[in-house]
Amino acid sequence: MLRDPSQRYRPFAPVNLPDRQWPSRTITDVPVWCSSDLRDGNQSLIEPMDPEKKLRFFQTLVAVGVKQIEVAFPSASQNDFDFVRRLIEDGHIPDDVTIQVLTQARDDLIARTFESLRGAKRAIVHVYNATAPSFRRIVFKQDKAGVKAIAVNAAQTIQRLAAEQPDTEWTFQYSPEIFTSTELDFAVEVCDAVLDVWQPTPERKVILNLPATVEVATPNIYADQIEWFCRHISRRDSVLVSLHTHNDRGTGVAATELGLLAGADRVEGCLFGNGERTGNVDLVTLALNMYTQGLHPGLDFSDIDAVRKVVEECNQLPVHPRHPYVGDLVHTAFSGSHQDAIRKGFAVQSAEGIWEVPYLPIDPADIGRSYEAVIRVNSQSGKGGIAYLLEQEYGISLPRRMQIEFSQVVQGETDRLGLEMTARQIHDLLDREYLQNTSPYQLLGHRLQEENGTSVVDLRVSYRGEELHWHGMGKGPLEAVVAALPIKTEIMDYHEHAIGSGTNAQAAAYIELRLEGERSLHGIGINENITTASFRALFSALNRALQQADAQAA
Ligand SMILES: CC(=O)SCCNC(=O)CCNC(=O)[C@H](O)C(C)(C)COP(=O)(O)OP(=O)(O)OC[C@H]1O[C@@H](n2cnc3c(N)ncnc32)[C@H](O)[C@@H]1OP(=O)(O)O
Ligand SMILES: CC(C)C(=O)C(=O)O
Repeated sequence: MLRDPSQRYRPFAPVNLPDRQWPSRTITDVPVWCSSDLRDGNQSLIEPMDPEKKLRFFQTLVAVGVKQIEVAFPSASQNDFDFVRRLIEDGHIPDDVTIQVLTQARDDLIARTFESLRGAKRAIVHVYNATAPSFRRIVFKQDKAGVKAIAVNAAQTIQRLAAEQPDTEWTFQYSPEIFTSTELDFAVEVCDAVLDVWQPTPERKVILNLPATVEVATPNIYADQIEWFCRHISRRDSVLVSLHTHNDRGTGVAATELGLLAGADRVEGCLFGNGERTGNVDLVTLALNMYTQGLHPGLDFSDIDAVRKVVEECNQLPVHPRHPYVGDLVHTAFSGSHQDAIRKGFAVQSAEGIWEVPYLPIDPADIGRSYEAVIRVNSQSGKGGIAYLLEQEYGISLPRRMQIEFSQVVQGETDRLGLEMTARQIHDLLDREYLQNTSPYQLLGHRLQEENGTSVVDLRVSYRGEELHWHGMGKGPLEAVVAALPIKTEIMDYHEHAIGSGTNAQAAAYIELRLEGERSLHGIGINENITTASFRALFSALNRALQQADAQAA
């Protein structure tokens, strides 16, 4: 890298628009969406889609609810041409969907484009030529008048060829390429000249598409450019101002959102942000950003993973695990404080109320995601996440102090493994540490009698291969067991709850127990019978306490 990058790179000049309005607006209307996946997306793939993939993608876009779909650059190749023919001839285009095709501003290519559209009910013919200074100088070797003439000539050719196919309902679209690098007054001059040819009306609008072909400035500058353009273009009421942003600086979504605030009516982009270089703007993120502001985008991503599958298979490119809304990890919290807040959020969240779960900007269920992935446990996790997984997956609600104790057990394991632990692995650990903890004492059986408010218990216990018989009496069953033990213990806390319901219901009991002079430890018992569950919990706690005392003595 250069010590002084200003020797090679210039800062982008701001737009002189002191009374700009867009910063104090909010997005209240949904734009017209146009997918460019089958054109801009397709032209940037390592392997462009074959016709079957294109058709599958087209049908997915239709199912999602996209009403304008740029399906090809028909003059580019026979495949693109044939695909347009197939859509038309085989009746793949629903009545409420309009296909769009792109052409350079060259008569031969425009003619071929119209040929591809013969018999279409409706179509958008999209023509572009570069208007930016470097393109005028380097690519076209033309001055401003020459470049404007290219656009005007193409507009005339399009007008003429459309008139020759009067059964099709035509919409015309013009893009001054690299609008963002074109002098604003010149962009307006060229677009006005194109409008002079096409003579749009409020009933028959023309689309003026203003591409950030390459993203070269901060999104506020794009917004200024769009607002400036909207104020200066003639026949504003007869024009749909369309945005077409790329993501070179990583701000394609921001630029588009600000462009909408600045007055645009329409957005072109690709699903999950495929497209040239760093991609076209991601239509899914834009749509779901609106959704999470309470504005239905008119696109349906209720099963976002099904859409992703088609897009990944057709593009042969993976969607990043951190990609907004759809990535594998974007609804997942590993870190303890996030998990704690999410768990508390779920606990107070009602089915109908405003969504208010910390760290989750969208309810994953709204886009077809389960809650399973929301909390995952590794060495960064705390008690909340562990407790959440046990609750969600196994119906086990650890009491608060036991959550703290068990999270240290899990922490030891994740540190040792250096890996994530699944809900099942956590449950196995709980099982090993607590439920199957039968050393040194294993409860083999018990008989309980209740008489006049007194509990009398007989216990059959295995101790190092030997069967022991203990007898105790107390005001309740647990007090009777404590009285039967040969070791002095104290029960500090007790909880119980049902797991499941009906005939399959089980009882879970949790006991916090202290040996004389030691710190208290927990045990769990699970059984169909609540008394058995509580006795097992007591033995589980006793064994853990004795193991800890042994470990400290060693
Ligand atoms: C920003 C974008 O994404 S724009 C869309 C880009 N997509 C594509 O290009 C994919 C499809 N394109 C193609 O397959 C080919 O470009 C074709 C078949 C359309 C044309 O191929 P070719 O005839 O070989 O021309 P090529 O694309 O190389 O263009 C070069 C010529 O067209 C001119 N040209 C380029 N763009 C345009 C335009 N939009 N309007 C008018 N002329 C143009 C160039 O100045 C150059 O002219 P020159 O030969 O007189 O110097
Ligand atoms: C054809 C135009 C709209 C384009 O794809 C771009 O400028 O990125």
